[in-house]
Order: sequence, then C-alpha cells, then structure tokens
Amino acid sequence: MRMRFTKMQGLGNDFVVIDAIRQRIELDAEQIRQLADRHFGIGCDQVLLVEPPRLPETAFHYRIFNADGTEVEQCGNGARCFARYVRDEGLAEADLIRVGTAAGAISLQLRADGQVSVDMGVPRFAPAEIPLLARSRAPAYDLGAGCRALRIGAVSMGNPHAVLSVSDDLEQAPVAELGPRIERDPLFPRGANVGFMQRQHAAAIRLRVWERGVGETLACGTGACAAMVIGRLWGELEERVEVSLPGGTLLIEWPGEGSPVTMTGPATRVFDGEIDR
Ligand SMILES: N[C@@H](CCC[C@H](N)C(=O)O)C(=O)O
Repeated sequence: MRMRFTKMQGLGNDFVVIDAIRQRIELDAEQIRQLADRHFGIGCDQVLLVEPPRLPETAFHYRIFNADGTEVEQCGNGARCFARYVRDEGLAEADLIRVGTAAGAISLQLRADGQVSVDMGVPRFAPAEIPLLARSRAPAYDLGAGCRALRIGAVSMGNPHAVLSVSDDLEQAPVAELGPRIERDPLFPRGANVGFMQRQHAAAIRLRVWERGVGETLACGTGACAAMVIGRLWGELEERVEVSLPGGTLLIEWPGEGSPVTMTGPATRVFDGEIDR
C-alpha cells in the first residue's frame, strides 16, 4: 500500500504530515521511527496526523509523534504547518481553524502576510499539571543533573518544559550534555523538553531546545512559548518577545498569568511524496 505524505517545516523544525482523513492510516511506533529516520526513511523531527475531529467545536484532530515513535500532547511549529496544510489541501476554508489535540483545543489563524498565529492556550505551572514531582509550585526548582546542580523553571504548554538561563555564549551551552539528562530527570515523570535561554533585552531572547524524544532541533514552538513565559515570570521580559532560535525567529505574546500565549511564525510546505507502508 502506498501512503501519501507532505514534508513541511517551521523554522527548520521539520514534519511528515499525513492526511488520515482521505487515507486509512494506522501506524505503530516502529513505523513512525522508520518514517522519521533521516537515512532509511523520509526524515523529520515529528510525524503529524490530520484526523477527523474528536473534540466539540473543532474541525480536525491533530496527532503528534516524536521521531522516537512516542505520541505527545502538543507541538507549536507543527500547529502552524497543520493550518497551512489543511488550507492548501482544501480541507479547510476559514482563516481561523480550531483543532483538537491530546492537550485540548487550540486555535490557528492564517494571516494575510502568510504567517500563522496560534493561540497555544494558558500555560500551566502546577506541578501535577506539568507533570513535575514537587510538593508545591515554585519559580525555580533544583535539579541534580549529573554532577552539576541546576536551577530550572518548569511549565506545561500542553507538553512539559524545563527552562534554564544561560549567561555565557549560547553556542557553547552544553545542550547535548545536559539536555538528555534533564529530559530524563526523575523530577519529570513523563520527561521534558529542555530550553537553554539567553536574554538579550526585555523584548528579545535567544533559545536552543533539546526536544524530548528527538534531540536538539532547529526550533521548538512550545519551547519558545515556555522560555518566554518563564522569563516573564522571573521578571525579565515584556509582553511581546522575539525568540531567536537556530532556524529563525518567532514572536511570542503573553500578557501574564491566566492568559493564553500567542505564537506567530512561518509554515512552509517542502514537497509531497508517496511511500510504501
Ligand atoms: N517541535 C515541537 C514540540 C514537539 C513535541 C516535543 N518534542 C515533546 O516531546 O513534547 C514544537 O514546535 O513545539
């Protein structure tokens, strides 16, 4: 059987998008890993499935699988690509599209300038909601990642994030060393995405992200939201912040506690293909 797919990317965070509305799709973890493999498959950070709606007042269901085959709750760069895909394919006609995810519903807005804005929902800080094994919420938590003592901020953007502040050269930050240790620290029972954030000024940060189930990526949309929110809680950032990642820049807006985060950035279709499954 041949399966049609579309390769897409948002700031170099790349996706295999599969229409599971007009094709019958059942993929197990091993098949996801094969599709994501950059040598023996198509290659991507995440596989995204476009499915019929499951939640009330949504037009689609958006499923996300990391390159290691695990299904996850949320993906910000993928959400922008999802919006571009359903519009390009004629599956949606409106500029505002509400989709369900494992983390709840989110709204995707296709803008006249070609960018996509996503209402990513309200960030969650309660340890049980991240999830994080701590008795009570704190602005920062101590981690014993290997031999280093680290202080991290923690938040759920639908998926779990740890954020560290880097004061020296971000290029030299030990992302490949500390990323996997923090990702699997016992403090995070479901693992974590790990953001290394460098503040430039109150409206700009630089960020590298070690993604759970993938490794370091060129950009992480939920990671950009998480870093901005944590930086803002630490009193270091304004309501509108440009987040520069290795693959490009996102605009993240967050008025503060209890409000949703808005992420704006590009979404690009790279090529279409078919593969045996
Ligand atoms: N690339 C993403 C996040 C994808 C999921 C993440 N790796 C996780 O395991 O939670 C983004 O743009 O947000």
